[in-house]
Amino acid sequence: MTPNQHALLTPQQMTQADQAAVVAGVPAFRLMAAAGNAVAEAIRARWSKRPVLVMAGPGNNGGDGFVIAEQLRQHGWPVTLAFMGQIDRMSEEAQAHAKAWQGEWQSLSPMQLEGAELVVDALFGAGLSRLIEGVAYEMLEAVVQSGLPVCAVDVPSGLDGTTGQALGMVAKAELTVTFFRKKPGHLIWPGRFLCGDLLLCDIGIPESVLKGLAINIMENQVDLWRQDYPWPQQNGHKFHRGHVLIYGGQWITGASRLSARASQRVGAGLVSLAVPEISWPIYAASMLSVMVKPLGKNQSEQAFHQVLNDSRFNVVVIGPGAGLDGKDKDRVKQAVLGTLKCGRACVLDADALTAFSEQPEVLFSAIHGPCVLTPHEGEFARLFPHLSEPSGKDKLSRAKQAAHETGAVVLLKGADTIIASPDGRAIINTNAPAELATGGAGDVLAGFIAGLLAQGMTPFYAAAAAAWLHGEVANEIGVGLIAEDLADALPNVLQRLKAYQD
Ligand SMILES: NC(=O)C1=CN([C@@H]2O[C@H](COP(=O)(O)OP(=O)(O)OC[C@H]3O[C@@H](n4cnc5c(N)ncnc54)[C@H](O)[C@@H]3O)[C@@H](O)[C@H]2O)[C@@H](O)CC1
Ligand SMILES: Nc1ncnc2c1ncn2[C@@H]1O[C@H](COP(=O)(O)OP(=O)(O)O)[C@@H](O)[C@H]1O
Ligand SMILES: [K+]
Repeated sequence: MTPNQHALLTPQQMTQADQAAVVAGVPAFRLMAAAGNAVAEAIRARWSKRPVLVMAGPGNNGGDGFVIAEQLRQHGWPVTLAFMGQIDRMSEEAQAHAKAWQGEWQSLSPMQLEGAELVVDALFGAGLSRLIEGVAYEMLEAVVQSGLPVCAVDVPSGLDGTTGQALGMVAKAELTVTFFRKKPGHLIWPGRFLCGDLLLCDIGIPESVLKGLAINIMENQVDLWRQDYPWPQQNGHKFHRGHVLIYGGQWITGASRLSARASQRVGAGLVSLAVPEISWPIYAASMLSVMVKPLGKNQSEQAFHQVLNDSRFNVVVIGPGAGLDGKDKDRVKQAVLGTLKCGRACVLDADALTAFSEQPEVLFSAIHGPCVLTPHEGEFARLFPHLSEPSGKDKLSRAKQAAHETGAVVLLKGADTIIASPDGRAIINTNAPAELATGGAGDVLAGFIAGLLAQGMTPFYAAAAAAWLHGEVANEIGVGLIAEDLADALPNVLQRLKAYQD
């Protein structure tokens, strides 16, 4: 991944960027001035002049706080500065800015909230290293209770910039102003919620510092995979655009049909559904351009293998509506293992994941080729009990670890879907609206991924592009969305994407 404006920096990488900028000739004093000025400007643009309490902590985040206080004072704002720390133990640049502050300062205490109409949170930023406790905890708790609007500097204090988790106590901000590049914690829940609106400001750090950082986390934006997007070629024909095979279940027939339609809409040249003979009429009657293949009268665990012998299927989707009752579960497992054995690219979702709950290692050890696993948190916990939510591990590390352990691309769903590659790269999706929390939306996503894989995108970028398109169509439809709408709303979004590309 080429580091660009969508690169996400961990707090450690941000510190390195900061140091590299200084080495490149930008004085630390000037970076801090630029950061503080950017926040003060954002505050003046958003709020009318009012009494403001600036909470400044012991590190450089506090240094920014002194700059903000002085800027607002110069613009005639009534400013109270509450400080926690020792000036003479601050960095040189923070000390210089603290001295430049023309007002008084008091030791941090909840009493200072009296009369304030806005709180600037410059207690801790990237340097937060442990749980918030003591007077900082009491202060943040009092800020929460006050209900006052908060503008956070870099991150709301107490938010872990890498994981998006709250360390102790965090006051939700209405606005968070951050510098140079976003951090993963700004985008992962609950961090995304706690930051409120996020404003990214340039403070004069040269882009060249990115080269020295091993960046492997990105926000999902079109620029990441735009070059690889498989637009139809002038002289192409349907066989150039891939053939997706989808496993259809006996009882729940809608899910795999949603996947099939999604694969078609995203451009797969051909889509086939392989279904139990008894359900064939239902499938066949409802599909026009999808080919529906019956799996034989005595549908055996091996029936799907015979279909797989046709090498024209270049991607297989198993899971949506596949079924887990009685013999269904064994059929699903056999279909998955057969697909993996013959090295077909595949998307494994829903029941194809749950079917391996008792022996996830059987699934993992069979994965050798291109494979995307698309669990929601429930399915993830069944496959990776040691990485599930109660483990205390954050979502980004859990998804990365799962990809590392399985050798598959893991797309861990949710409001902050994470796409993790076995090579350590990860993409965080940020455009999905809450309307997607509806039955069948995941089946459509699986179909989008498969359709892009079939047309030659790599599993990592196919998953990222599909997640972005999924969010974008959902935004276009808005409230009232049902899963059936998603695939049919895709053409508008694709047209816009293509126009942007051209
Ligand atoms: N990265 C950049 O490019 C720039 C960063 N700046 C600011 O600098 C900040 C980072 O500064 P620092 O690295 O000094 O870090 P912080 O200001 O976040 O805090 C570090 C200090 O807090 C203490 N501390 C950490 N966790 C604590 C806890 N739970 N309870 C009590 N004390 C705790 C540490 O011992 C240390 O003294 C950024 O967040 C940003 O606001 C800007 O000044 C300018 C440019
Ligand atoms: N609150 C939310 N905000 C944004 N996207 C969401 C939210 N909740 C769920 N989604 C997305 O909706 C889809 C739901 O998929 P899934 O849970 O597999 O449902 P189903 O199995 O019914 O299709 C996923 O892509 C998920 O990321
Ligand atoms: K802060």
